[in-house]
Amino acid sequence: MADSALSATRGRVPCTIITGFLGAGKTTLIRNLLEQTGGSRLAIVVNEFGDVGIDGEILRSCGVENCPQDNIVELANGCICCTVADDFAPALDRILALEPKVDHILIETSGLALPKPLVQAFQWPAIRGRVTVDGVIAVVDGPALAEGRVAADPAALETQRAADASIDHDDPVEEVFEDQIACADLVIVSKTDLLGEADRARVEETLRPHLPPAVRIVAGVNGKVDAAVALGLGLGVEDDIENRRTHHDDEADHEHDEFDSFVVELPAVARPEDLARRISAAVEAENILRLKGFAHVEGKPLRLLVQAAGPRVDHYFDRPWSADETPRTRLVVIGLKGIDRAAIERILAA
Ligand SMILES: Nc1nc2c(ncn2[C@@H]2O[C@H](COP(=O)(O)OP(=O)(O)OP(=O)(O)O)[C@@H](O)[C@H]2O)c(=O)[nH]1
Repeated sequence: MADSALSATRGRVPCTIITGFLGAGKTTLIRNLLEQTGGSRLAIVVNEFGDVGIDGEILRSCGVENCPQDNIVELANGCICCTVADDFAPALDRILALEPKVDHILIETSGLALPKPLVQAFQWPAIRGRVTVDGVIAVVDGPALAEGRVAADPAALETQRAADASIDHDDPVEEVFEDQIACADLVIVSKTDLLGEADRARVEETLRPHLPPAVRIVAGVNGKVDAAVALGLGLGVEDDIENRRTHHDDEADHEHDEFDSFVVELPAVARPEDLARRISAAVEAENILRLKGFAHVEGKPLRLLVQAAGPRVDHYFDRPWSADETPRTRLVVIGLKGIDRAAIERILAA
């Protein structure tokens, strides 16, 4: 990675905004970028819809020297697009006051956040002179798109779009997904290891009509994308953001009330596989968009990180429970409003 590309532009610190629907692979990408940018001092703002900060924990456990714990600011419990003034601006102040000074800031939005209001905040006088948006990266979950989980029937959507580029959908998942890619300067299709050749090509064909020709689409398996491709774009996106049409453009205020999130507390589990099986069953039975958390496994001094994005469940022990923590199992569940909490709790506890 050319670290010079990360140096401040005209005295302003470049910020890369990483957007993408729930579970697309944003945190995985950031972990990878951190490992490649050893010569630069980084800071991260990580935002989550649910009220338990998991991504911040994951990133802190990377223990990367050029991005120490103090440089990772977590904004949980809401979407950054709605809390720009209250949460994001003060977080930026804290980061810009850090010593040594940071060279580049990575901002991971929640999977339900709309990037446009966040980029617009970079036009505010108090922010404008100090930072600039280097680029907006949208991470797209390849299998989710191929399976119609983030945009119903990609082929039909494409035909619809070709007929009317400003078409509005009532599906909140599709709207969030489309607003995220509408703001992108670079699209990273994740999880292509889970796709065949034909599906990969189809995903790219589906995305292309949504994007201006200059926007590249690159594949990234497990977040492995060359930092020189993703960072140092130098685009000053805040000056162009009004040109990017999104579904929420005409809303003075938008809500995320189509979505719901809650935390499920469970007793210690006997084996990770048992919990993974119950999570799979819950995802299959109910319309869960994302589930993630930490679990206490009986007799284990290690914390189990467990997460599901769509039908796939991943789990691994990420670190020992620390002396000041009580080992426990807490899972954040995100779904559409009206998701059947009682049914999910029953399946997870079974
Ligand atoms: N097979 C495969 N799994 C991946 C890849 N990238 C990410 N994942 C897995 O997908 C899940 C979600 O990844 P994250 O990086 O946490 O996604 P995210 O976008 O940060 O999730 P939210 O912040 O909850 O929206 C995790 O279980 C990852 O291990 C990939 O390229 N291939």
